Amino acid sequence: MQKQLNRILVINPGSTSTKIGVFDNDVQILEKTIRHSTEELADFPAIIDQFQFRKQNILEALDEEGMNVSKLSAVCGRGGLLRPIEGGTYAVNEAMLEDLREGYSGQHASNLGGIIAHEIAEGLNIPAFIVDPVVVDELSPISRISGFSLIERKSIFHALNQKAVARRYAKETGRAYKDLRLIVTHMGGGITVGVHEDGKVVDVNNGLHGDGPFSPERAGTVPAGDLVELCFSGQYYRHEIMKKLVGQGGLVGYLGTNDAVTVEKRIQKGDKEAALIYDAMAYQVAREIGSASAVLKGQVDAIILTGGLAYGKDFVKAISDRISWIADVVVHPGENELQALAEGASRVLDGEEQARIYPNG
Ligand SMILES: Nc1ncnc2c1ncn2[C@@H]1O[C@H](COP(=O)(O)OP(=O)(O)OP(=O)(O)O)[C@@H](O)[C@H]1O
Ligand SMILES: CCCC(=O)O
Repeated sequence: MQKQLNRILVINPGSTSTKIGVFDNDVQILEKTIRHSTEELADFPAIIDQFQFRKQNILEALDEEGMNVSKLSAVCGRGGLLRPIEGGTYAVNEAMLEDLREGYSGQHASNLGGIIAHEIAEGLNIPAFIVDPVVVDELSPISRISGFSLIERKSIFHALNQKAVARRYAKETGRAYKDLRLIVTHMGGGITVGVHEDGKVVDVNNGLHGDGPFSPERAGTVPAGDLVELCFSGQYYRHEIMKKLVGQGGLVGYLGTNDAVTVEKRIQKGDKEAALIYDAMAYQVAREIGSASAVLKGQVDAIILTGGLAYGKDFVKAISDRISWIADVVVHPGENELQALAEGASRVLDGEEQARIYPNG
């Protein structure tokens, strides 16, 4: 029997960009990346305030490409900082929208994915979904221990892309994902290094909230005592400190841009400060990978480098030089997120899977 044709719009709001795709079942017919500069995003006090701006950008991009939205069967967004849940495809419901708008587990660009998907789908009377949101939680009990009894480590990471590239690597090497021991390093506006063991991400740095390497927009781990002093110095409001850690941390804080391509150009022109900071970012990523390899007792099938920063050849080399002794380094620049979103929605539309229901408060 012939499979019914489902046209799916997928939306992936990242910290520095909004990526969209249109798929006929799992075949991509359109892909577009809308980049957002630091200056553009600085106009919005909170990420949720970017809703109209990003939605308008998406509708304009579809219009420019001559895409007739009335032909869509579903809209699927990247899911955000919800309550900790299992991986899978979830139907967008009121409880989810409330948590996304409120930022139940914090503010993140992907909170906009479900909200924008719902908004576009509602107007067309079609379903809206999210897939593998950033709160997918498969941490081992030992990795939850932070060392400070009042605070537990949390699983907030690029679950969608990490799972997608890990499965792709498994397919390419003819092995089952659940049999592999991988370190998957997503390097985008944020950077997360996941330890994949038995098909689960048993340890990962919380890339959003002060854990792990710094990134184009995040400060990563900072000295806790000094941070406490700064918080109580009377110099800053809470939201100002948060913004310095997330959004205006990392490259933005040091060099005023979230764009690694701009940083590379500055380095080529002899900017020594840019060279030091860029190398420090690679150094911190390598150090995190080293610590992830200890979780796997050194038995690592592969280290996968992915995300936008993996396009940077010098950056990848600076990391690889420090960690290639651990295991093979496989580079998948960019991400598989659009495809993963489309496949997640397709599985539900084709009846292979039931959409999961996001729990009510
Ligand atoms: N060709 C390239 N060379 C080097 N860096 C690049 C290249 N292309 C993109 N980047 C950098 O990758 C970063 C953005 O990566 P990506 O698009 O994966 O992030 P995002 O989707 O906005 O955020 P996140 O992945 O954290 O959700 C930016 O710093 C961008 O400058
Ligand atoms: C996806 C969570 C990590 C980040 O955005 O930095």
